[in-house]
Amino acid sequence: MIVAVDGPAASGKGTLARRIASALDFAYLDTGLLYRGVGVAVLDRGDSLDDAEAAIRAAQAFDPALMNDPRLRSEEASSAASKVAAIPGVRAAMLEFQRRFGHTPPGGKKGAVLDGRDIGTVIFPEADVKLFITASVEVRAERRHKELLGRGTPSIYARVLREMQERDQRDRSRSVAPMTIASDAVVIDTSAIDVEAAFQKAMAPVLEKISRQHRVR
Ligand SMILES: Nc1ncnc2c1ncn2[C@@H]1O[C@H](COP(=O)(O)OP(=O)(O)OP(=O)(O)O)[C@@H](O)[C@H]1O
Ligand SMILES: Nc1ccn([C@@H]2O[C@H](COP(=O)(O)O)[C@@H](O)[C@H]2O)c(=O)n1
Repeated sequence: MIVAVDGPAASGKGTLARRIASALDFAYLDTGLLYRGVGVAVLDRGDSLDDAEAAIRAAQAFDPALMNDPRLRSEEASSAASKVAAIPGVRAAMLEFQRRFGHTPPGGKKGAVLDGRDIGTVIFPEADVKLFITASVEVRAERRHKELLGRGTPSIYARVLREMQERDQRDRSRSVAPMTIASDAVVIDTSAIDVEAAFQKAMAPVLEKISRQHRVR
């Protein structure tokens, strides 16, 4: 079973995807880390984020071990990720890894939960359940600002808001795999609900799908 969780930055999709995976004992993949990893690799090599060939080379040489690098959590990595993620060759290089993860989840798990921007539209258009998690950009910027301060990283709300708006715009308007809501996705707006309430809303279609699959067997 594949659960696709998409949505903009800091909407809470990672928090929900991780909880869904844990509740069902499924494997979990944060696909944003793939693009963050490529962005950081380009910067580490001293290449420009506008150099498509350099980004594609970094994507083709991508080492999944890099996903554990704490530098990937920085705002510099977020912005670099959204720039390299707009390059078709970078996305093509990441496609197979994500599909393999979903079709043969590591650890022999019976299913996978993947979160990102194009999981339900491009990577797994046939996903069993598709969720699109959203929230107002002001709420999302406030969450990210608090998260950064909580980690001891200096942060200015107005700057986080501006960068998030720029990233949303880039992610929505790129020519390849733009962030859009799949026609069959369940949309959950987390602006005014806490994590627990969002989790209950997210689990409802998942549990319904599981019970329907059991009835058919
Ligand atoms: N419903 C909620 N109410 C309040 N805070 C939330 C809610 N959901 C998530 N958060 C908090 O918001 C922050 C961002 O959440 P999370 O990392 O899950 O978002 P995300 O969509 O995966 O972001 P990114 O795309 O940048 O990885 C975290 O600090 C998380 O604890
Ligand atoms: N499936 C995905 C996942 C991510 N991206 C791009 O990476 C950036 C960082 O993602 P986070 O989920 O860690 O915030 C994001 O802004 C996208 O540009 C993507 O394109 N597709």
